[in-house]
Amino acid sequence: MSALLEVEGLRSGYGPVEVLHGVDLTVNAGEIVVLLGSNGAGKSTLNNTLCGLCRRREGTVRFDGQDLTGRHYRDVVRAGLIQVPEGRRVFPNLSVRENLELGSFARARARRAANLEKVLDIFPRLRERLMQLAGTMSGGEQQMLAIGRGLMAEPRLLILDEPSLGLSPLMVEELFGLILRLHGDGLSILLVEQNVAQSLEIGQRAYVLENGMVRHSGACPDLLASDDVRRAYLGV
Ligand SMILES: Nc1ncnc2c1ncn2[C@@H]1O[C@H](COP(=O)(O)OP(=O)(O)OP(=O)(O)O)[C@@H](O)[C@H]1O
Repeated sequence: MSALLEVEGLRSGYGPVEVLHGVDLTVNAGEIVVLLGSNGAGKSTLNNTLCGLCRRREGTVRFDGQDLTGRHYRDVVRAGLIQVPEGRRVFPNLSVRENLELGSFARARARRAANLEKVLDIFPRLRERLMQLAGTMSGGEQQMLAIGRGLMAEPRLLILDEPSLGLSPLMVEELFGLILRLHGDGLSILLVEQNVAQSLEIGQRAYVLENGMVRHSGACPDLLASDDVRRAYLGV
């Protein structure tokens, strides 16, 4: 398998506080890699550092053959490393269509109309509500919109930061089905989740972040069977 994303010795933080203390992580082309960790472990900080939204202090980020270390977020998006952020962050006062169209602002703009059709085929509920203001959509619909907006940029790797947060069990089922479908269509995914068992069931490999360091990593079935992981994250 070829490495799509290769992170080595990544350190970053906020002001004087270092949050990530040298993180190594790889996502191979075609994989779902799961990133687990309790609240405050540094998962969002890792995503934001990869995406150029948080300043890196040390370490390297290689993506799809390019050195993205310390690059501006616009360059990161243009390279095809696309994040669907925690909390969806849709633009509440813009319509569903406008939110989707903004997804191709920095990448794949020439194919905007065709990609919009593809996204609306994946999410028929968004097609029904194209003119609705995003802020008036339900939590689950907003999550679909945020993922659709990410897909508009033709991601080479899609980072999903806690997509199931706040969704009903039924919506979570739908979401995980969707992630599997996108993966089946060839998309590589870095999935940050608190829904540990379900994520480890659909992923190939996983990393467990604790206090800004990788505490465990390996094949998902191995982590699912690990006593440490089961005790810490599954309460068994
Ligand atoms: N903008 C910020 N300024 C200062 N500290 C921050 C900032 N954002 C996050 N932190 C701190 O960095 C640490 C890691 O936070 P981060 O959001 O990366 O964790 P997380 O694993 O994503 O947690 P959660 O699952 O709760 O979202 C926390 O101690 C948090 O308080």
